[in-house]
Amino acid sequence: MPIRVENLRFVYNEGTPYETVALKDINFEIQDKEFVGIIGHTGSGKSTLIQHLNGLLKPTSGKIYINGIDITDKSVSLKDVRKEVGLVFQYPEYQLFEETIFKDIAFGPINLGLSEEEIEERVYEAMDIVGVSRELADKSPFEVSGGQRRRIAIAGILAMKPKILILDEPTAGLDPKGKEEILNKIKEIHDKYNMITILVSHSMEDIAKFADKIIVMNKGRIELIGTPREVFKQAEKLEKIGLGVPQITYLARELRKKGIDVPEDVLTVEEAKEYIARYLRGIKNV
Ligand SMILES: Nc1ncnc2c1ncn2[C@@H]1O[C@H](COP(=O)(O)OP(=O)(O)OP(=O)(O)O)[C@@H](O)[C@H]1O
Repeated sequence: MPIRVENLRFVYNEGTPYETVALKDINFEIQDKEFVGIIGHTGSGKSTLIQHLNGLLKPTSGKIYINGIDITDKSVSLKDVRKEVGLVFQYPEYQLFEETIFKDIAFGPINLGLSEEEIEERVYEAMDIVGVSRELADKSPFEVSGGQRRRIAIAGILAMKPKILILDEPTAGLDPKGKEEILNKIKEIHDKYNMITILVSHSMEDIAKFADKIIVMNKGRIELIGTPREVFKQAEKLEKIGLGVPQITYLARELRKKGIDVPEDVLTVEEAKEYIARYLRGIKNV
């Protein structure tokens, strides 16, 4: 199993009551090539969870296996773990600090001790992947737009060639167009390189679009886990924790009330259209 989390508990401050413990004995698995969405309210434990997956935080108790290796074991080098697991933080562009875009993207590969030739190759490849023109390499990262800066920060992680890519709210603070572009880019990277991709988001819409699996967090626990269809079928449970389902699921529910047979687990407008067209053909034939 590429990722297996067993009974993961994490307490920020010793002695806090169990109800306020950040992660409460969490278990899940992620398979090769999966695109996983993690969703939950502020404070539900999403960031705490992903920081465990690249060894940034150590569990209070429990185990985390990455490709069969228990990364909570003291003998495992965190440098090796971070080579495998790339973590893009929230607002990663705030961490850009070098004079040029090239140097910023090269920072990780330099730390890996790669040759100059290999570093250059990786930097330009990463720029191509995220869609930042190579001509910008010698410019300052502060001369380009916010959306571009975020792509540059993501390129810095991709240049390390991780097998697992984790992104914490990669669309936060971007306008709708910027959000869509970044999401589509992430999906494109996932499909091209087949890396496990874990996307933390507040938006059901964003996650519904691409995820193979959704993990719904609530108060430090996994409330639901499954395919988008499995999860959105549990609309009531999601509503109870104040999350709701994608708009299309609500629309399907309203259509069903009107006697139009749209299943409760439709995921896209295209699918819904198909069911409505079928219904209309049925009326015509009566
Ligand atoms: N450095 C810290 N010290 C103490 N408690 C913390 C710390 N970071 C997070 N917490 C607490 O741990 C819990 C989980 O927080 P976490 O940041 O993982 O949630 P989240 O779901 O990622 O939230 P957000 O969507 O706002 O990023 C919350 O109760 C939070 O207050």
